Amino acid sequence: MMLVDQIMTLAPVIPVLVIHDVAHARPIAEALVEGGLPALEVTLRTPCALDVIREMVKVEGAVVGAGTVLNPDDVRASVDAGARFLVSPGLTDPLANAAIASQLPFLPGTANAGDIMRGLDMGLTHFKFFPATANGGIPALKALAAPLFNARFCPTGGITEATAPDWLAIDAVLCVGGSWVVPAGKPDTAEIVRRAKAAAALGGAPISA
Ligand SMILES: O=C(O)C(=O)C[C@H](O)[C@H](O)COP(=O)(O)O
Repeated sequence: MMLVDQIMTLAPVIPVLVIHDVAHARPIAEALVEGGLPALEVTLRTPCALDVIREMVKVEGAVVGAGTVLNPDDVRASVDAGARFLVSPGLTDPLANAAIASQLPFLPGTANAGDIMRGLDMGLTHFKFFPATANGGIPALKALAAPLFNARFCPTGGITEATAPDWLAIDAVLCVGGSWVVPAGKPDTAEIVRRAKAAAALGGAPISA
C-alpha cells in the first residue's frame, strides 16, 4: 500500500475524471499513464464510476483512486472496487473514521482552518484544498498553510494548465487536481496523452514512488 505523500508525488497533477461510459475507462487510463500521470481520481458521480475503477485498476502503472467519496458506504464501495486512495470534497466525522479505518490514503477536502485542524486532530496531514479557486485562491491557501505548517495540500477546483504552476510553487502544495486533462465526451486519446504530458511536465520532473 502506498502512503498518501507517495500518491501525491507520483506526478504534479492528479486528473479528476468524470466518466459516463465504462468503455472509456481503459483507453483514458492508458492515455494518462502513457502521458506520465499515473494517479487517477475517478469521481463517484456517475452510475458506472465503480465499474470504471474496476477496469482502470487493470491498466499497468495506473494508481486508481476514488473521488467524490461522501460517506462510509462510498468508502466501502471504493475499497471493494479496488481503489488505492480516497478523495472527498469535505471532511465529516463518519467519512473520516471510515476512511482512516480502511487504511487507504485519504485526501479530504478542506476549505478553512477549522477543517484542517479537525483533520490534524484525527491524525491526517495531507488535504485537498477545495474549491481552490473559488475559495480564495492562492492567497487563501498561503494564509492557511502558514500557521498550519504541518499540513500538505492538493488544491483542486478551478485549476487549469495555465494556473497550475503558480499553485505548485507553494511549498505546502505537493500536487494539484483538475479535470482539464480529460475533456468530457468520447475520449480523444491522442489529445489526452498530449495534455497529460504537458501536465506531467509542470513544476519540474515528477518524483517517482
Ligand atoms: O468530485 C469531487 O470530489 C470534487 O471535489 C470535485 C472535483 O475535485 C472538482 O470538480 C474538480 O474541479 P475542476 O478541475 O474545476 O473541474
